[in-house]
Amino acid sequence: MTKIFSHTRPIDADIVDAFCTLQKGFTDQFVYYRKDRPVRFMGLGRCIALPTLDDAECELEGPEAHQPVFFSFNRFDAGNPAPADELFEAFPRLRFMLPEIVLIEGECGPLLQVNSLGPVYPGRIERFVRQAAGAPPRRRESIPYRLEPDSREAWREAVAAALGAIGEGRVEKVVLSRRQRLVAARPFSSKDLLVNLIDGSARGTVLLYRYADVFFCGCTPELLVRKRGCEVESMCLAGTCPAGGSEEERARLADALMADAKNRAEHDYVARFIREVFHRTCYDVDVPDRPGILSLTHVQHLHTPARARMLDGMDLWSMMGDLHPTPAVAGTPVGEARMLLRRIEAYNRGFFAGACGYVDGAGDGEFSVALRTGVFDGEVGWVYAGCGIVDGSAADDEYDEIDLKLRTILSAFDGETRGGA
Ligand SMILES: C=C(O[C@@H]1C=C(C(=O)O)C=C[C@H]1O)C(=O)O
Repeated sequence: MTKIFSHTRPIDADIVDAFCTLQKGFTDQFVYYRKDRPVRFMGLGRCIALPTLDDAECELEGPEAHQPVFFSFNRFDAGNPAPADELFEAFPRLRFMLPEIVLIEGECGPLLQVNSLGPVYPGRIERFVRQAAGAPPRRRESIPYRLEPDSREAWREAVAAALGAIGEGRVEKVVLSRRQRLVAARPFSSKDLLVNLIDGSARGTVLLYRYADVFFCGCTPELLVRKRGCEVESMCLAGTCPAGGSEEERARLADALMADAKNRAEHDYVARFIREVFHRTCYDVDVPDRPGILSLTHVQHLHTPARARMLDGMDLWSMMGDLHPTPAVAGTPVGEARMLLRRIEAYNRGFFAGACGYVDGAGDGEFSVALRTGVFDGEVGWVYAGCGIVDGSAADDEYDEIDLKLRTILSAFDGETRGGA
């Protein structure tokens, strides 16, 4: 049994400003920050890492009885024997990580949580509260960069291999990705990217996992699973078109996406998969037959929300394992598609398209699919994006679609304040 002491109290501070000030002394950093609603957790330091939460006993202290917040960042394909690049290799393989400090913004306003393996020293709490309250407003910084182009020819070959496997009937859909090397013109920090994503125009959930000198970061639109009590939520997100330059163009492109048989087929693989997982593990399943549109800053997607109630005996971790990877990021059938990806993709994806999120001491929490992300060391890095290949996909169109998706993580380097952002 591991005993955890968790002290939580309200603070009078903006949690992002507080994070920017407090983060200076900590090389371990974790962020799960939904931009659309206050489900926001920003962790610093490492109190303990656990392989399971079953043996943790939590003693809640302080005026706010808040469960300790564990972060969990998981690789796309943890069993892939191919070595990841050296940036991803630098991250340890841990399951649940409890930070020393967590800044929380939920429905009850900003909170500070201090976690410890012994009773929390009151002076430590007071110091963090003081530092948080005195945090100056954050500043956005532009980070000029260049991308080293990846080979269009290699992409065409990868798509041809995927179409070959589809033609042989081995898979119906496979989600291939590209990665590009990014070189910044000056050193940048995880905080710079974080602030630019949180305050920039990208929509979704901002993720950050920093370990010593390397950090994985991005802003994903794709919820994998959210659990509160027995209520669970997921989403089917697949099928893409550009955002368009004007409202009229946006609406016209969205209508065309809804009417496009290839994109609808790509989407239906995901909806069918999620429906099946929910019907096996849950009851009161609600996954509508027809998708809607999720309109983002750079692209639009076909989107179907999914809700259900979880059967007794299921938990968030096992639900995450059943759902991930979905056909939105691997393909259909999932196992065959994963095997194909190991063969076709020239790199191991690391955390890209992995399940990343948080779980609290009561077992509630949320995971997102880590899309629109990159891994960096403060001078260089890799950015990633992918797209579904089905019968009839054209390599050059898919290449361009990935360029559009890459714009989200690249917006982390753009510190200019845009109108309405
Ligand atoms: C794989 C990515 O996105 C996924 C693939 C999509 C598609 O093929 O249309 C759409 C949304 C995501 O589920 C990515 O952004 O890298």
